[in-house]
Amino acid sequence: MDAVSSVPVPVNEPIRAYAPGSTERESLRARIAELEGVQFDFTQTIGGQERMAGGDRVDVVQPHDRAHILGRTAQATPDDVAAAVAAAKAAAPAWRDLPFDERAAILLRAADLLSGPWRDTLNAATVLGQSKSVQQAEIDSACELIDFWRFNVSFARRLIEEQPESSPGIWNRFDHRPLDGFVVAITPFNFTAIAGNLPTAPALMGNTVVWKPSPTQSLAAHHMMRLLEAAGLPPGVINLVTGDGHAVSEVALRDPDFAGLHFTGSTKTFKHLWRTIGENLDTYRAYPRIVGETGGKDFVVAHGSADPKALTVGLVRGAFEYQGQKCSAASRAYIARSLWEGGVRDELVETTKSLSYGDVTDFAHFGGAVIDSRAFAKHSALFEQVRAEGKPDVLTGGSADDSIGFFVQPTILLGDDPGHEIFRTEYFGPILAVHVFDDADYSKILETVDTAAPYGLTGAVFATDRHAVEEAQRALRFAAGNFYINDKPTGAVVGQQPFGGSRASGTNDKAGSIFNLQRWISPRSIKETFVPPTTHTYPHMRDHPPE
Ligand SMILES: NC(=O)c1ccc[n+]([C@@H]2O[C@H](COP(=O)([O-])OP(=O)(O)OC[C@H]3O[C@@H](n4cnc5c(N)ncnc54)[C@H](O)[C@@H]3O)[C@@H](O)[C@H]2O)c1
Ligand SMILES: N[C@@H](CCC=O)C(=O)O
Repeated sequence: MDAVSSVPVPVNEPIRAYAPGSTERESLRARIAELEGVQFDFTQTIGGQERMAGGDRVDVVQPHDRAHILGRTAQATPDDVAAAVAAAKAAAPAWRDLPFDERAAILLRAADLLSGPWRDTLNAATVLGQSKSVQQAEIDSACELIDFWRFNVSFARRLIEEQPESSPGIWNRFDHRPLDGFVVAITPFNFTAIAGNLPTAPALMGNTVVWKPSPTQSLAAHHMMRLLEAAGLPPGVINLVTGDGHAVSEVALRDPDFAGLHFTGSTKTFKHLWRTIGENLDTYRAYPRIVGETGGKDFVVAHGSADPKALTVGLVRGAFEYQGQKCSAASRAYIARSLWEGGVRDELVETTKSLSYGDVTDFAHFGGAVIDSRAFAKHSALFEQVRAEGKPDVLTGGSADDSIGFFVQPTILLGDDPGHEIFRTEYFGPILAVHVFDDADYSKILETVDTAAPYGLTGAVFATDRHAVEEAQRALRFAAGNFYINDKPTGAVVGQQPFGGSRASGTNDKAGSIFNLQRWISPRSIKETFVPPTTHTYPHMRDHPPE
């Protein structure tokens, strides 16, 4: 049974600076060098046993140095996934019977290990494998993941404390059961923290999990699995399968005991998975829970009263940090003409030109490469199209070079038609589309912002005029699940800006919040009557016995 205990009060993990001359910088450098010197086998972990998947082998490379192989992964076969499902089912009874405090302790220990001795390993893996700058790795694979693990324990404790009312002679209780089956977690390449949160949040609530990370996140995923084992996660609770995920859809999503999907990735993949689940509804023992956080076409709208400096920094960081590969990245901006012509245009273009993307193991760079050849080809194709059509205007960037790594220049496109595809399509790269509007058309442009793209993830308004701020908040109420005032639309912090969007951006179950954890339990109501009635008759029957 669950002990009645309080859990540690979570506090956001402080961000380390890695400034020149610091010991933390040297320590991280050394770990990067160690990981670069090894070629790993990116194994699966099924029932606690590591083994290579049975399908085709795939090289995993450094995106900024594509000749440098970090290791090899392999496609999971249907048999591999069936084994992972069987392991998850076998581990379920013991795991769900383990008291909450014992499960929570494993994640709290994982958080402390990551805050301490494992920090360099996960940060180094994220720098090398996902081409993040040190700053971007630190806020992801260290701070955000530590926060997910610590805050989730605290949210989960609040959740299981939730109990119904009882009247005299009766005791009503909630038994906060896990789901009646196993959970599948499928995670994207771009955030190590998301890869860590998606399998562990359902596990904390007592579920066992089949986890399929992105092949391009293999290095960090591999080490994260080792970290969870070091924290004491029992075999079979989280089963890691490798590959592109097709075998997971074929086998795990068709299993009668499939009980929930915890997904983050593109809108296209999520719709495919949801359709697969829909097709198999008659197979399942229970209706599966479906949680999916997906794509975005995130906006910045700048009223004429905005502070030009704050706007420029918000745009540059929001659009070009991590090469624009955040679901939250600013990828469309609507800027009042007075600001644009009053200096923002020149400042934005000059600052963007000065950004250096390169080999992120050299800490001097602002960013690295895009994740793989597929992303590179998509951005290159857009640049080709723009060149061929001669519009929209390319203010800076617009070229790409994969001779060493998958490098795409930070690019600003200026479009006079706000209905153009550059304002609708998620490119997921360092590409910012800008539209300039007449200051008097602020209300009209808010309508355009709301309707131009199918997504509803993040967005920001820059204005010092409070009426303009209030109008944007109202007009864009459903355009963003995370809305920022005078700040960039990226960089949500666990416990402070719970993250997620609606429309084509997902189910908005707010990762790293109590709302998300609630999706992984299925409460049972228990009523106990202390002195049960001993007659079936009711008082109203006693005065008038039947004739
Ligand atoms: N809203 C959010 O919180 C959030 C956060 C991060 C990323 N994203 C989105 O994720 C996308 C980028 O990530 P990505 O390129 O890894 O996304 P993706 O959809 O290509 O892949 C996501 C995961 O799904 C797997 N997958 C792909 N096809 C599959 C199939 N048929 N069956 C089973 N699994 C399958 C992939 O291997 C990967 O593990 C962007 O659209 C971005 O906006 C959203
Ligand atoms: N939560 C992150 C984005 C995650 C998606 O890629 C942010 O707020 O920038």
